[in-house]
Amino acid sequence: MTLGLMLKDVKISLGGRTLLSLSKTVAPGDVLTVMGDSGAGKSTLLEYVGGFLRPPFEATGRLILNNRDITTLSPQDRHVGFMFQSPLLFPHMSVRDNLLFGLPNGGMTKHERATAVEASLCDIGMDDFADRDPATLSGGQQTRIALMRLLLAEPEALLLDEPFSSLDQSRRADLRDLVFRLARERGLPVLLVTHDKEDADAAGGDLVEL
Ligand SMILES: Nc1ncnc2c1ncn2[C@@H]1O[C@H](COP(=O)(O)OP(=O)(O)OP(=O)(O)O)[C@@H](O)[C@H]1O
Repeated sequence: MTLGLMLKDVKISLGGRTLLSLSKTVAPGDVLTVMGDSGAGKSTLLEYVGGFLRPPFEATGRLILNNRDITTLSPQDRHVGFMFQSPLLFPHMSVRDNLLFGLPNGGMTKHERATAVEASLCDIGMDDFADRDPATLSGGQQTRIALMRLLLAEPEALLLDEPFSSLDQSRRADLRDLVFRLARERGLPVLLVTHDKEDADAAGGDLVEL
């Protein structure tokens, strides 16, 4: 039994040419940093793991997440959380409603849902922000909320595509530490695409150069 995320003989091609091939296992709580030149296929790799890869790309290989073969599952059945460069909160909803949106639909009472949202705000030191509009938050605060919304859905792995690149150096380091701490606490394997060597050093895990 292998917990974590296993990319087994993954090969992605474009127009008959191999774009990337790799075999890696990311243990629960560990980060695999993905680096490489522009156009090397970093985002394409995350799209493949998330289940969003479309023609003209072709892929072979297997994706095993916590012993589940997710290779052919739809994105929502993979239980993988995806975070991009811009946080993309719903602008017409309060922070609280944005977070409530992240929770699974069934299985929780209204009270449990509210408690889960409060706890997630506490976890990131933003207890007072529940009623705020996303537009009134800084970039770093929006990214924190987007991260917590992702985690409320209880993903089994995180895919992060340059999530810190819109932040200045000190906010970047704070958010990076937060993400890595939460991933460790929850035992989530992380694939992190970045251009920044400091991100890779802070992640401390395996590094793949495409
Ligand atoms: N729909 C598409 N059709 C054809 N080629 C595509 C398509 N989408 C992306 N590509 C090509 O696939 C390659 C990989 O793109 P990808 O976005 O994964 O690179 P990347 O490593 O994430 O780059 P960057 O660091 O610039 O974001 C690039 O050469 C890109 O031009």
